[in-house]
Amino acid sequence: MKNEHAARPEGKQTGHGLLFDGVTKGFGGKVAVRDVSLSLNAGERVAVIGPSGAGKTTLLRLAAGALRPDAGAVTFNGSSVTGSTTTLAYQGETLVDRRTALSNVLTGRIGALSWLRGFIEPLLPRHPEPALERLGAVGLVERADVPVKSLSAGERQRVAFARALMQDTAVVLADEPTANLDPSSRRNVIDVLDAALNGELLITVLHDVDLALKHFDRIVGMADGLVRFDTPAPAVTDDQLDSLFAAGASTPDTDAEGTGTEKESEAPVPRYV
Ligand SMILES: Nc1ncnc2c1ncn2[C@@H]1O[C@H](COP(=O)(O)OP(=O)(O)OP(=O)(O)O)[C@@H](O)[C@H]1O
Repeated sequence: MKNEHAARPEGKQTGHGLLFDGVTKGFGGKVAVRDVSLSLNAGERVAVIGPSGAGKTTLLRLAAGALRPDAGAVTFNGSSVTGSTTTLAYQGETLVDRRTALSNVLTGRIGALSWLRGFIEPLLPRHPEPALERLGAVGLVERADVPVKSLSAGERQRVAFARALMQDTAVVLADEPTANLDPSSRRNVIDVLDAALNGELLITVLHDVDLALKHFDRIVGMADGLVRFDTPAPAVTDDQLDSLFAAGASTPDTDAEGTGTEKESEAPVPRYV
């Protein structure tokens, strides 16, 4: 990342990496994601941009295994995505305020365990080293014992990333991780996340288009549930952006394909951290 804009691998659908293959998802008659095919590979830094209601969060939740497609498939290395494949990093506000940064990061590990181990884990002695390592990766090891309510919004977001990284999954997802930050904290948080990653695929929904273009390699532009473009960041044009956000002004179609009554309860509960 960091403006290197490495040439992205061809979008050939090989079954490796994270693959959306003709994915459609609707909610009660409204199609949120429509026939999306994407091939995303390890190490890529992908920003998903687009107007409100474009389907960005739905795409991320499909990648997390939190939603099941009505049509098509989402796979990682050929198998259906599950919570052990992907981690969806919560926003910093979701941390437990009165607990220390270390304690919050330690709880991230619970999601990576079996349900039984996850149930008894809080009762067992904690081994803080992996959590301290993740806090070190986001530059906050010296703040490990500080209650998160005393941290800045940017620091909280970095703790949330450290917590997500505890799960050691190949795919890290983040939905608007910079939403409540000032511009300089936004850049800092994205840089820190980039530096903390170690070959994982990162997919981030971002409203801040400039941040996406400057700090990510690959930009997926969505509007009305469709992928309007999927382009290396330096190749994104003003015309593409204009028509992307103009498209968002129109109302998404209703259930044209007969897809999509809401069936979220069918999906296994993902490991949100
Ligand atoms: N659980 C749900 N139940 C009903 N409709 C939903 C649900 N989730 C999303 N939608 C609808 O699907 C469409 C896409 O929503 P989504 O949240 O994916 O868009 P988005 O691009 O992330 O929007 P925003 O930028 O405003 O967060 C919207 O019309 C939304 O109202």
